[in-house]
Amino acid sequence: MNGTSTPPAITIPREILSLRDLEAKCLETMAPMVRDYLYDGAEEGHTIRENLEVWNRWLVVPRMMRDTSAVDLTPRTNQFNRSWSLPLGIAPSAMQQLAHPSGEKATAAAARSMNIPFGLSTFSNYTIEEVKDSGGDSVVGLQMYLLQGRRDLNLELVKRAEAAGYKAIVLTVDSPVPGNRPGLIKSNFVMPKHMRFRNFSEDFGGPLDQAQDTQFNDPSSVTAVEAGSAIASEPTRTQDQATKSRGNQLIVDPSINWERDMKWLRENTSLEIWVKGILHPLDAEEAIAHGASGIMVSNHGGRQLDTCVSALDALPAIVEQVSGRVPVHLDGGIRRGGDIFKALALGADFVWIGRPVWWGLEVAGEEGVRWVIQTLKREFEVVMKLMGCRKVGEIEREMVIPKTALMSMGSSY
Ligand SMILES: Cc1cc2nc3c(=O)[nH]c(=O)nc-3n(C[C@H](O)[C@H](O)[C@H](O)COP(=O)(O)O)c2cc1C
Ligand SMILES: CC(C)CC(=O)C(=O)O
Repeated sequence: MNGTSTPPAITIPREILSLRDLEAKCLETMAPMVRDYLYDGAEEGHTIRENLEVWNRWLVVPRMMRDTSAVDLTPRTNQFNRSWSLPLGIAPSAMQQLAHPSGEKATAAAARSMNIPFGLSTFSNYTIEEVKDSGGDSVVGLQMYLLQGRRDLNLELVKRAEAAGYKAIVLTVDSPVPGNRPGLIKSNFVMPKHMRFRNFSEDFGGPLDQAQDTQFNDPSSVTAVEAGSAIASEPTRTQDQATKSRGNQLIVDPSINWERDMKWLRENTSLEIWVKGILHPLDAEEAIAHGASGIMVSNHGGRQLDTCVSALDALPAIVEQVSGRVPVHLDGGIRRGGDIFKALALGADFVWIGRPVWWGLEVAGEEGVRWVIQTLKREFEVVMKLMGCRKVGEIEREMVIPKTALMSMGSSY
């Protein structure tokens, strides 16, 4: 489908106006264990909160009387060799069947109908090929965790992504080990039995079992958990499953490093290689030096390292360092059209969302995800008009100002 066709009408209740309203609706039905997985942040959740609060520390300074009767929301430059309807994409998140039976297929179809890009997690519940069929040209990236001792499996995934027509491998570099995630442990998280990591032929246990098994030292105390609507009647984590997952488990390689692993990827694929999880300008430099086609500034939705810097605060120094050599994208805490505007003003070429997609999936599957995208699009369009910008290229750095600077400068911007 091309970007100009009209997506199907949406039937989300009229009283749901913002992503926050949708989130509240989602939480009425979401199973407690799924909620704990979705919301889980590292340790005390400071970074999760920071990811949401940082947007309000930047204020916008609008320009007037610029005839914004029509605005063009397409990104300043093509990304993944394509023009998109918005500078917004759907970030990879694992196990989307937890939120809706059609999982990643529904998300990819929604992305396609809105002409925005989608990244598929290594640990998806539908295959590389199934999701590509559903999302077409919108399915651009396969997110990759390099697996300990199993480069054979990684290579197979890379080759399948190439054959299916993906444009990029998105290497996640912020997760040499799973973060300390208390929510997972408290809820004894386990993927329900009817779901599988379908990119792998065997019934492997996933890396979150690893997190639980190492953080939860006494496996004999693993008990069943209460499961709500989406996974009601599913057997929950049992001693059997815990043991099985330990015996046959995919573990993210903790020895991942620039030299060996970027070289390995470059030698094994003709696809673009994007690096996801950069927060330091010198790591952006490393990524470029090792052949990255693009950089994703991200703290993994606050799920890995607590008290680490937000992507928005890390962005300006990275943009300066990269200085236009490769595109710089960002994710983390984007919930309003104005957030997209601020990220672009601070130098991002493109932004991605994670959790809001799950709110859409839980409430109305593909339609719910489309609603999320349409809502952000509508909000972004209004913000653009109010800011006096007719196209994305007119967003300027001076249009955002940190609250703290304003306090010391008075009104002398
Ligand atoms: C439930 C969930 C699962 C995720 N799974 C992955 C994953 O498999 N690979 C990955 O690189 N990032 C994963 N992420 C991180 C997202 O790609 C993204 O960085 C983050 O969600 C952005 O923040 P936001 O949720 O505030 O929008 C996951 C995030 C969530 C919430
Ligand atoms: C299967 C997990 C390791 C996916 C992930 O990255 C996450 O839950 O944040």
